[in-house]
Amino acid sequence: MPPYNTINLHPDSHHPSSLPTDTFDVIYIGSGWSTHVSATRLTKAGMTSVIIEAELFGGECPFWACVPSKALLRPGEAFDEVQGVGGAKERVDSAKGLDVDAVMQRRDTWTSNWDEEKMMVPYIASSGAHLVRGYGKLIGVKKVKVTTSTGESFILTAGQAVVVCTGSEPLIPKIPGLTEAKPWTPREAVSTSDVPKHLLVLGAGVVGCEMVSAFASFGAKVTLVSSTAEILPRVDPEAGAIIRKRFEKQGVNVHLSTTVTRVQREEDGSLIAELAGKPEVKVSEILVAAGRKSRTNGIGLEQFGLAIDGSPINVDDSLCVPSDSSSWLYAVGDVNGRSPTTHGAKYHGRILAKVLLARKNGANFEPKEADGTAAAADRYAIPQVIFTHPNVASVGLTRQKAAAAGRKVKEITALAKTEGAELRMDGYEDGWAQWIVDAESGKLVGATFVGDNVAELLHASTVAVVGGMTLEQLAHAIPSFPTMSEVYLNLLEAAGF
Ligand SMILES: Cc1cc2nc3c(=O)[nH]c(=O)nc-3n(C[C@H](O)[C@H](O)[C@H](O)COP(=O)(O)OP(=O)(O)OC[C@H]3O[C@@H](n4cnc5c(N)ncnc54)[C@H](O)[C@@H]3O)c2cc1C
Ligand SMILES: NC(=O)c1ccc[n+]([C@@H]2O[C@H](COP(=O)([O-])OP(=O)(O)OC[C@H]3O[C@@H](n4cnc5c(N)ncnc54)[C@H](O)[C@@H]3O)[C@@H](O)[C@H]2O)c1
Repeated sequence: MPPYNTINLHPDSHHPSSLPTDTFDVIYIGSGWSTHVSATRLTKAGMTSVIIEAELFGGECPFWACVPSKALLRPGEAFDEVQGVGGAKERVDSAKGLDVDAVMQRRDTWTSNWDEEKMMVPYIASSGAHLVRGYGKLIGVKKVKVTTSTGESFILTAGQAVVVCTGSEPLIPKIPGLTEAKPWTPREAVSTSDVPKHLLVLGAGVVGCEMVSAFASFGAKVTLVSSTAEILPRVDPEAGAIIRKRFEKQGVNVHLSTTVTRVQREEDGSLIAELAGKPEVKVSEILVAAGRKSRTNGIGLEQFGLAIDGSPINVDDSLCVPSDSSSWLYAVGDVNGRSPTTHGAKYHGRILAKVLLARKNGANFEPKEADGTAAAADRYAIPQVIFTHPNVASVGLTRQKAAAAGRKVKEITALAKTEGAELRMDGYEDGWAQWIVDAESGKLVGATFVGDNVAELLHASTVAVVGGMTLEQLAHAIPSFPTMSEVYLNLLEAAGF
């Protein structure tokens, strides 16, 4: 597959002149998941909408983020699993490692070779919304200008609402020589078909750590540079430490509490990276995974007093921009910063559809969590699975977030290890499980799991956090034998049940 810079990001289909009208009930700027989810519901209810997309329909997730990255990660996981299953492992030549070309080909199938017409255009169109290609910019209340890649402009008008769903883009730290060296961003990393001999990953958040796992499984030498004292700083430090130790066991060089201070690309294409307080390293490629900023620049937000510096657009629980007294401007997905994940965007899409329908139908509408017209879970129960080898899965509060919020909590920890896990895979390496319980109410408010295959364990805890369940109630939730879910028995036993 061609690398990122050869993929046409601006196909010339869906020209604005092909639209049947210039007025729609709702205008979406950006075509990610939240757009599809809400537009589908609005169409069912008889409303009209148009989706403006500057690049490929579908947004970051199917082409540049979740889907290709998970396609790159799964083969390494499956390969490790099969080494622990007698009867199957004898048929696999473990010395040869992964067939990296086949991994890339499978990834290319999942991204439809970055051909939006194969999967994403029909899918987004199935929402019933009209699709138009161009750059969307607010030019007044309920007015959006669409500019095509050839510079033609068209004005669209919204009857009810404009929804900003422009997503986020990578942050490139101001490090001398870094921009000039043209490092990889996540887009290059997930679309490459070449494995650098030595990859330096700058930033040990979710993107950085997932890419460490992927490229280590392809046989690359990997150096990870983290400005924080432990990797994966948004989850419990114990979880970060387990993943770091596993990385180090795989031969990854992890540099904590440091950063790259200067970068230079050499004539042979290699890069020299100077590290603060450490010897410089020569690598074949650098991936910058240092976080993301909201895409707020160039879309006309400043005329409504909103910041355009990459900080999230502040919205209320109905996902509406609060300064907007007539409730016509909304922001969903990464751009509002509430839960920068695809599942967070899908959640916003559901809430948004209910809000727009309620506002269309009733003058005295008050957003309520109970009827799905106010987002709430993205404040206290947003789950996240980090698909490193092994996985980290977490929901709700960590000890650190609880302390920052001044909440008294109890921590319960146990091994993430069960007979079911070992039956699936001989030599299953012990993982770690943690529950965070509110000290006053006894309700579960957070959970973290680290270990191979723990991703699917998470949803039970998410349901328990959203449902406000106590350990007394959870003691009656019996996990089946022999499954990974018996980790929940380990936690209950550690809690004295
Ligand atoms: C490498 C990587 C892996 C990830 N893996 C996961 C994962 O496994 N699970 C998970 O839940 N999340 C994952 N994420 C996060 C996830 O991709 C994002 O949270 C999600 O894509 C956000 O969706 P969105 O709709 O807000 O924005 P996006 O998907 O970014 O879509 C925004 C769209 O708006 C368009 N646009 C922007 N400005 C304009 C404009 N002015 N006019 C017209 N169109 C415009 C853009 O071209 C883009 O198509 C990952 C992210 C990365 C980088
Ligand atoms: N599986 C998933 O759900 C998944 C996967 C990938 C990405 N995402 C989402 O994408 C978003 C972006 O992820 P990300 O990993 O880029 O951001 P992040 O904010 O999670 O991590 C970036 C890390 O880089 C570090 N950093 C910043 N500047 C640095 C520097 N100069 N030197 C060294 N380290 C530096 C930061 O301290 C931080 O730990 C996140 O919101 C994440 O939730 C989700």
